[in-house]
Amino acid sequence: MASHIILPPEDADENHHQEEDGEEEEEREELGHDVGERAPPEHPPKAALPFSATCVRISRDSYPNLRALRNASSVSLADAAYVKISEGDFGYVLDDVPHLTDYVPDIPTYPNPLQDHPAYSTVKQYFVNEDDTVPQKVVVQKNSRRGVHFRRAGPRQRIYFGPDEVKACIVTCGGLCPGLNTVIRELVCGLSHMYNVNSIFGIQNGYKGFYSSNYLPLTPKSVNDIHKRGGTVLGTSRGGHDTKKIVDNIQDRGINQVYIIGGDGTQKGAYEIFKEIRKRGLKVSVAGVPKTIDNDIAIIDKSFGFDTAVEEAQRAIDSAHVEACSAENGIGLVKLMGRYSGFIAMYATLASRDVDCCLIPESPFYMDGEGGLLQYIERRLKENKHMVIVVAEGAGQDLIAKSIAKSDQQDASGNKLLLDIGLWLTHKIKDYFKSKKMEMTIKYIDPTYMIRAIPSNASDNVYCTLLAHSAIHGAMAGYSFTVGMVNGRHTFIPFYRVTSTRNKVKVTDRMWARLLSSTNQPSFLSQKDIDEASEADRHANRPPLPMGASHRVASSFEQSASTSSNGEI
Ligand SMILES: Nc1ncnc2c1ncn2[C@@H]1O[C@H](COP(=O)(O)OP(=O)(O)O)[C@@H](O)[C@H]1O
Ligand SMILES: O=P(O)(O)OC[C@H]1O[C@](O)(COP(=O)(O)O)[C@@H](O)[C@@H]1O
Ligand SMILES: [Mg+2]
Repeated sequence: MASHIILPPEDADENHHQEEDGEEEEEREELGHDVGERAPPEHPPKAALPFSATCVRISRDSYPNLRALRNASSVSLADAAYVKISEGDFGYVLDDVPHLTDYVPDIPTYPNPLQDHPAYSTVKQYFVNEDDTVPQKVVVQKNSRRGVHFRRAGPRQRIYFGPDEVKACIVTCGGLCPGLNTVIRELVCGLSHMYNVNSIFGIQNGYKGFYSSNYLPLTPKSVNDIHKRGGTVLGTSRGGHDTKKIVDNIQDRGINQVYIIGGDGTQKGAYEIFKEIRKRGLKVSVAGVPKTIDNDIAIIDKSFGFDTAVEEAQRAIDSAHVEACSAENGIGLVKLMGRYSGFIAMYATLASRDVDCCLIPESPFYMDGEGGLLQYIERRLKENKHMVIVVAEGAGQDLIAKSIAKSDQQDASGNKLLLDIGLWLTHKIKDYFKSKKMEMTIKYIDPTYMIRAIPSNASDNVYCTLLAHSAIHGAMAGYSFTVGMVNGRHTFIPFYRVTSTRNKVKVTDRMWARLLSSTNQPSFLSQKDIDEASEADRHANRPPLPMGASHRVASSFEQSASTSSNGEI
C-alpha cells in the first residue's frame, strides 16, 4: 500500500489540521484506489491528492520530531513543510510536487480542451495517466529498490483552470542563454493554441519587473518571430527579488499562472514566490523553466541552450587552433563560460578533438613543477609545435587569488564575481617561456558573451518547445514545479530538489576520463585529491532527506543519488 507524507507549513492555516478526524480517514481509503481508472470528481474533496496514495499528514504535534529529523539532513524546517513524499512497493518513492488542492479547498475542474482540438484529438492516449512517474535512476540491478521517481509531465484529462479564468505571466531572470525567446514564444503560443488562453503578460527585466514596470501584453502574433533572435525580448536582470512585493503584485493584478524562466538563483526565487502564494492561499500555479548555459542545474538531463553553446564554442576553438598552428610554438587559449561547472568546456573539448588541455573548476590544477601545467605546455610545444587550451571561467580561481589581492565582490544576485583566468594564464605562460628563453606566441580568445547571445539551434528550439508545453500542462493541471527532462522524459520536479544542489562535472566519472584520454593532459590530481573528490561528489549529490520519511525512503534517496541522471554513459 502506498503511503504519502505531506508536512504542513509552519504557518499552516486551520485547513491543514482537519485531516486527523474520522472523515479524513475515509477520504484516505478512497484515495487508495487507482484514480487512473476513473475520472477524478468534479469537485475534489478538500486537500485531495491527485494520485493514488494513502495520505499520512504529519501534524504540528510532530514538530519536535521534525526538528530532530531536520538536524539529520540539509533541509530547513521551513522547506521540510513543502516536501511531498509518497511510498509504494519495492522501495518505490515519489518525490512529488505541490498541487493547488493541497491548500485551496473545493476547486472545480474542467475537461481539457485538447480533447476537442483538431490537431491533438487524433493522438491515441494523448493524456498522461495521473499515476505516471519517471525514475531518477534507470540503471538498476535485479534486486534494486525501485527508488526515487518524479511525476511525469504532460497534459491531464482534467484541468484546474477554465481558459477564460487564466491570467498568465512570463518572466526571464539571470544571465542570457540561447533559447530564452523560444521558450517565451512557445509559452504564449501553447497557452493560446492549446488552452485558448488569451490573457498573457510579459514581466520586464527580471524579478524587479513584477513591481517596477508595466506588464507587457503578449499574443501569438507579437511573439511570432522572436525565436530567431538571441537574448530575451522581455529583458532580464540579477537581484531585485522581493518576495512580498512580487506576490502583492501577482495578487493585485489577478495573475494565476506564473512562468519563471531562469537558472538556479531564479528557481530559488520561484520557490520563495510559491511559498508566499501558498501561505496566502492563492489559487496560483508557479511553473519554473530551468535556464542556464552552464548546465549546472541538478536532476535534469541538460538545460536548454547548452547544445547551442557547445556548438558555438567550436568556432572559437577552431580559430584558436588556426592561430596556434600558424605560429612557431603557437598557443591558442579559449575561455568558455562555467562559473562552478565545466560542462561547456568539457563537451566543447570532447567535440573538437583539437584541444590539448581543458581546465575546469571541478578539477584543481597547479602551474609549477613536476606534473604542473607549465611543464605540460612546454612538453606539448616541443612535441607538436602548437597547442590549444580551453579553460572554463571558474577554473583556477584559487590560484589567481593567491597571486592577486583577493576580491570578494558579488553581483546583484549574490554570485561571486570571477577574476579573468584567461588573462592570468596568458601572463603566466608568457612569463614562463620568457624565463626559459623559448620563442612562443599566445592568442587569448574570450567568446563568452558572443556564445551566450546567439539564438538557439534547431535541436534546442525543439527542446525549448517541449519544455514550454510541459510547463503549461503542469500549470493548467494545478501543479507548482520546475519542469525538466529526466532520463529523456519530461517531469515535474519539486523546487527544493533543483535548488538544493548544483550539477557538476564528476572528475571521478568516465566522461572526464574520456576527456583526459582525448587530450592526453595530466589529471593534476593525486590519489588523495581523487578520494576527496569522490567523497565530495557523494555529499554534493545526496539529495536532502525528506523529513519524516522512513528509513526505506531515505535509503531510496541515497541510492538514487549514487547515479547521476546527467553525464555518465
Ligand atoms: N536564494 C534566492 N532567493 C530568492 N531569489 C533569488 C535567490 N537567489 C537568486 N535569486 C534571484 O534570482 C534571479 C536570478 O538569479 P541569478 O543568480 O542572477 O541567475 P540564475 O537564475 O541564472 O542563476 C535574481 O533576480 C536574484 O535576485
Ligand atoms: O556577466 P553576467 O551577466 O553576470 O554573466 C556572467 C555569468 O553568466 C553565466 O553565463 C550564467 O550564469 P547564470 O546561469 O547563473 O545566469 C555564467 O557562466 C557567467 O559567469
Ligand atoms: Mg546561476
